[in-house]
Amino acid sequence: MLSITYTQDAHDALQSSVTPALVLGMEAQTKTRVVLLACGSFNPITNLHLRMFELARDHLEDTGQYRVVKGIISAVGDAYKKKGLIEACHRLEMARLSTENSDWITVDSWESSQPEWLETAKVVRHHYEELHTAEQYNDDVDTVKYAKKRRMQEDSFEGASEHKRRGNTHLMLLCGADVLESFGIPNLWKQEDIAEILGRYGLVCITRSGSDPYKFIHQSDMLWKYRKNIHVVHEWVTNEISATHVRRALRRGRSVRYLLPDSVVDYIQEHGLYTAESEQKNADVVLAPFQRYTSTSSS
Ligand SMILES: Nc1ncnc2c1ncn2[C@@H]1O[C@H](COP(=O)(O)OP(=O)(O)OP(=O)(O)O)[C@@H](O)[C@H]1O
Ligand SMILES: NC(=O)c1ccc[n+]([C@@H]2O[C@H](COP(=O)(O)O)[C@@H](O)[C@H]2O)c1
Repeated sequence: MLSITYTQDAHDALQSSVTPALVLGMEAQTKTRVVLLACGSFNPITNLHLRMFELARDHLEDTGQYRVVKGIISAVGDAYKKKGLIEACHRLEMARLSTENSDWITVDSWESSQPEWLETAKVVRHHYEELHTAEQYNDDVDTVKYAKKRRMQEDSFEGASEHKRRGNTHLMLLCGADVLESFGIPNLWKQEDIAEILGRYGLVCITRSGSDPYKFIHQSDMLWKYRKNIHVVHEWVTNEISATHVRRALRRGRSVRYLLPDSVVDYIQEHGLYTAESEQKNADVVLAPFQRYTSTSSS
């Protein structure tokens, strides 16, 4: 009979071969890769918009099931016609400036370059298709800087890139609780769009003060059905910075420094953005149903 003796030498050899890089590589193979997509006006982008990404990544990675590889900011186009919405070129440039130092959050101009307003489900679908086309051709889904860092950790583990080829990356919509609660406003979202976003992709929702996403999910049959695909992230350090507040402060000549990245504050000053006049933009536009919401209700 063959007997195996586990000697101290064998133990030491095994220990020395399990390097941190190997462990990271093995973990990378078992975790679901996630790309987070945030859609909104970003009029202008604030520190809280950026915090949403960091909070969501920490939350998802903390579950041990996910590895967040990329964040995408997608701003609505000018056709959204929301009151006070300034030109997409400025909103995009401010978003780009604010993510300059991030190695994983990016800005995408596809949505804002469309001539018509697009329902969010269509935007998510577009990015999902882009993601899977990239994976099919074995391109990096991650940003260049992030991919390089991660690859250094993973490459020592044979099989990690094979895992990537299998197209395992998920796309999830990232939003604040006000957007989740707006799902309950009659005629604002098509029911099939909500079903597609929640059922096919998934949602990460950051709490905002005054919102109760758990209660909202409980009270809505639709949301309850997809509750396992809704990741609620509780933000304990509540901060009510909103783009509306920032625009109001700017109109009144008040400082907005530390509410927005410095580069965005400088850009606003340089271009003289957000005046009493710009706030009146689209004020006389007859709003479509999707633009009428100011308060929330449950479905
Ligand atoms: N303080 C915040 N906490 C959590 N989520 C936020 C916060 N501010 C914005 N968001 C989320 O960021 C996304 C983009 O927001 P968007 O720019 O469309 O609206 P907003 O920041 O509320 O601006 P506005 O005040 O002009 O309506 C949305 O999902 C929104 O819920
Ligand atoms: N039916 C829809 O798909 C629908 C409705 C309302 C808002 N949205 C989106 O939600 C985001 C936030 O919109 P607001 O800035 O109006 O809060 C935007 O990206 C907008 O396009 C989508």
